[in-house]
Formats: sequence, structure tokens, C-alpha cells
Amino acid sequence: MKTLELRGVGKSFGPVVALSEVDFSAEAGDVTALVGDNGAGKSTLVKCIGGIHRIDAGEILVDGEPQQLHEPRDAARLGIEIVHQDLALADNLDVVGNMFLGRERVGRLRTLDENTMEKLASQTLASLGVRTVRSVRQRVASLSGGQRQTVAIAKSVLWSSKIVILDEPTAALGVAQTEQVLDLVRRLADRGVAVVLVSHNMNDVMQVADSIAVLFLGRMATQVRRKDVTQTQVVELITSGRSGELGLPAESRGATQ
Ligand SMILES: Nc1ncnc2c1ncn2[C@@H]1O[C@H](COP(=O)(O)OP(=O)(O)OP(=O)(O)O)[C@@H](O)[C@H]1O
Repeated sequence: MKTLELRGVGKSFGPVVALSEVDFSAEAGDVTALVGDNGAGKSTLVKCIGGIHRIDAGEILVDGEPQQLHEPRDAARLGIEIVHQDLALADNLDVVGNMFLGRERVGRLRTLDENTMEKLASQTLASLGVRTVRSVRQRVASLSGGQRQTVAIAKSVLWSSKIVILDEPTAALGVAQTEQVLDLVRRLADRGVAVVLVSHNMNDVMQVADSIAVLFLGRMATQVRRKDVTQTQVVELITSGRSGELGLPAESRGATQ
């Protein structure tokens, strides 16, 4: 059973068809890359999964169960966490404050005191092997781009998210920080999370993804295992929506015609 599955999803904005008959899936333990050119529909797809946009057609299933996602709270309740490119972290709060921001989602922890929160935040970072954030009492405004990504990803672990969607997590990062964040992405999947990585960076995608889904003009050109494609093939799919005679497996070739 797929952790997240979209079947025949459609979404239009007035006359603009942003998504049409989109099939997509993400499995626990996998990093599933979602790629496509500008305007292909990636953000729209992510917003549908996050309950920000309502779909016009098709269905979204979590663990095989069809779900009605009418608002972000619905997605949060299902363990879906979106880490946006612009990172909705509060600059004026420290790492602990940010990791517990929005804790009203889980009433059980509402009464936690500062010491317990500090301990849980540190433990979560340590369990992910994060050593770059030196103090959890550091204000987020003073963190580097990579550290901010780390905190945002660790937050999803703290809240036991089942499906984590990372929107361009390395876009603003240098080489070393990119490597650290990709490491963290891998570790997140290894913990059994279904990770969806939205990215324009083919090096990142080829390095860390298990599965690659290519959107082309609002349609899913194909979704394939990474080991079954080359970077050149992925780029061709992104730019033309077709794989040509590149020897894709039969089940994925059908989707590109
Ligand atoms: N709120 C909206 N109203 C009208 N059209 C929209 C809206 N949101 C997206 N679109 C249109 O839907 C299509 C898909 O856009 P989307 O932002 O999902 O693409 P994208 O793949 O995320 O692109 P990029 O990589 O440039 O961020 C585009 O044609 C866009 O203009």
C-alpha cells in the first residue's frame, strides 16, 4: 500500500488547467523527487496535497484511504508536513520555539515546560545526526540557510510526520550545506517517512531520490525508479514530456505518450 497516492487529480484556476489527470505516489522510506519546468504544476500539486487548494477531480489517498483535504489542518491531521522554500520559521524565536510552534496540533504536548521542550528539540536534532546547530537556544534569525532547513526538517520529525514535502530545500545553499541537507533528507526517509522532494536541481535529484515523478504542462509525464533512468533522460522528460527511445520500462513509457 502506498503511503500517499494521487489518482487522476485535476486542478484548474479559471481557464488555466494547472493539473490534469495526475497520478503520483510516494512510499514510506523513499525519497520521491517531483520535478518539472517552471509552470509545470509542482507548486499546485504540493498545495493540493497540503490542503491549500481543493482538487477539482480525482482523489488523494493516504495509506490507501481516500481523504478530503479542505484545509491545511486536514493535511496536518494526516501527518502531512510541507517545508516551504521560504521556510515559515519565526526569526524572533529560538530553535526550540520554532520546533514547537504550532504545537496546538498535538494537545498532549501543550503543557510541556521549557526544559522538556529544550530536551526534546536537542534529542530530535541529535537523533538525526545534526551537529551544525550549536545551541537550540539560538535565535533562528542568526542561523545559516542550511541550519534553517535543518530546523524545519527536524520539526517534522518531532511531530512524527508521515509524509514530508520539501520544496527546493537546497535552492539557496552552498556546496557543503547542500550535502548536509541532502544527507538529512536521506536520513528522514530511512526513518520510514515518505519524503517528497520538489527540486530543479538534477544533481540533488539523481543523488538522493529513489523515485522520480516528472510533471510536464500539468500532466504527469512519468514516474520511474531513479535507477531506471539517466539524468539525460530526466532532463529530456522535463523539457519535452517524452522519453523518446531511451529505453524506459514499459509501465512508465505508456504515461509519456
Ligand atoms: N492561484 C493561481 N491562479 C491562477 N493560475 C495559477 C495559480 N497558481 C498556479 N497557476 C498556474 O498554474 C500553472 C502551474 O503553476 P505552478 O506554480 O504549480 O508551477 P510550478 O511547476 O510550481 O512552477 P515553478 O517551478 O516556476 O515554481 C501555471 O500556468 C500557473 O500560472
